[in-house]
Amino acid sequence: MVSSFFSLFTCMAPAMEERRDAIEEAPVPRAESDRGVSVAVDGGGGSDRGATSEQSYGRVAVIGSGNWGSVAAKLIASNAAKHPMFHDEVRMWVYEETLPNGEKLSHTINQTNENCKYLPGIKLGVNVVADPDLENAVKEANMLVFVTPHQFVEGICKRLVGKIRPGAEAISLIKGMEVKMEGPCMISKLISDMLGINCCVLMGANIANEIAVEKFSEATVGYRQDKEVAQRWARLFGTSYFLVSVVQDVEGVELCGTLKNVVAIAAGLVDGLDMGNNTKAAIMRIGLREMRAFSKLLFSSVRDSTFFESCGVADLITTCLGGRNRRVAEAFARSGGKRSFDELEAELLQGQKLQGVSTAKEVYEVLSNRGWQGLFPLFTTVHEICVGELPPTAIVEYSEHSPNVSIMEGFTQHYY
Ligand SMILES: NC(=O)C1=CN([C@@H]2O[C@H](COP(=O)(O)OP(=O)(O)OC[C@H]3O[C@@H](n4cnc5c(N)ncnc54)[C@H](O)[C@@H]3O)[C@@H](O)[C@H]2O)C=CC1
Ligand SMILES: O=C(CO)COP(=O)(O)O
Repeated sequence: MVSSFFSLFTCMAPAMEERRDAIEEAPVPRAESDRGVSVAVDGGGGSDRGATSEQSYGRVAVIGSGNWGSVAAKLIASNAAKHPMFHDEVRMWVYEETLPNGEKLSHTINQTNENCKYLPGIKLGVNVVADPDLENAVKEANMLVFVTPHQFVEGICKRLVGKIRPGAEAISLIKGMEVKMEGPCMISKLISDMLGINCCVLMGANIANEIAVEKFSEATVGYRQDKEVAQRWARLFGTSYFLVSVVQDVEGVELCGTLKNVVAIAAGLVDGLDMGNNTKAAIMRIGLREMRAFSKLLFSSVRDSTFFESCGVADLITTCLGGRNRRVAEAFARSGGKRSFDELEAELLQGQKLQGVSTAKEVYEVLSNRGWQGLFPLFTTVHEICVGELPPTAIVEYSEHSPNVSIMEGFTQHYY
């Protein structure tokens, strides 16, 4: 199954130079990687593996150990164990908690090689070391993988200032954004600015539990300048069942991953109202248009082609069909809006976190600061439903925000 998928994708993609590069570079079987693809990792070290120079090692710390964080650690660990360009050990920072049996989560992960709370039943790889001490987890790493719910990133970065290795590179798997006084700030930029390091992003149609059991999926790495760095990340994550492409569009990739969570809330509301597939497809289409328009208004560099990568339409589809945001929003609509998202999140997700509700709020702040609500009726309505200003049924009504036709005409030409 995996190999037929793989050949299908390699056949379909050759027109796209970047994707072809990534396919050649990323999911490398053992034999190929051992032939020695020369991807240098700056300033590695602290290892005594073989005769290879210390400078050639990528030493990885995964910052986060939730559902996706644990699967990311598993993917990375399988490659780190195989490829000489990476140090074997993968440190995974665990936000420590005490389990019902009184044991610490990090201790249990190290004893059983499983994250019994966020990814039960899946072995992470014996080279994954859970570490509850953030500073210790990152101190030797020169490849930092950020994968926590977005609301915690700023606090984590504050603790990391001055604590990371010079020359370290980062990648963010985090879907979300922050809104500052100066305006919206993507999470990769927050990491870059606070830590003074380059930060790529990896987003895609990546429901973690499916990747955990090695069902085929794709992902997109977005990079700013340095394609070699992006390909090194693709190599770190890519496997035969996880096909990673690289594109030079950090903001486009990150905004796709961020904004689709708002559309997923809308899709869940539609499910909870039993509106059927046509309505849900309409919501996804309108949502995709708003995603693209919002992204291009914020960053004129965002490419249309990015929306056709895994991070774009594919992630939108999978999240609207099978994600946590969709699920909790469905329950919210079934309660007639009487139960809160916070309450339903705690009950249904057992410690996992929704990103869509807070992202809808952050997007709404941007829209209201700039007077754009009328241009983004779906995004606006989702937020107003989440905070109880509108009933769940408003998702298919739009009465409050029927777009102003004359504004829309000009806007449509430019952005839709
Ligand atoms: N789960 C999935 O299928 C996917 C998730 N993502 C994204 O990955 C990011 C991380 O999500 P998951 O790994 O799924 O996490 P999760 O939602 O499964 O788990 C929540 C995590 O937050 C931690 N946490 C709780 N309080 C904290 C605090 N005060 N400070 C720091 N950490 C705290 C918990 O220990 C736990 O590790 C999110 O942005 C999400 O959108 C992206 C693709 C797939
Ligand atoms: O981002 C995801 C899939 O790519 C997961 O979405 P949810 O957080 O809605 O489960």
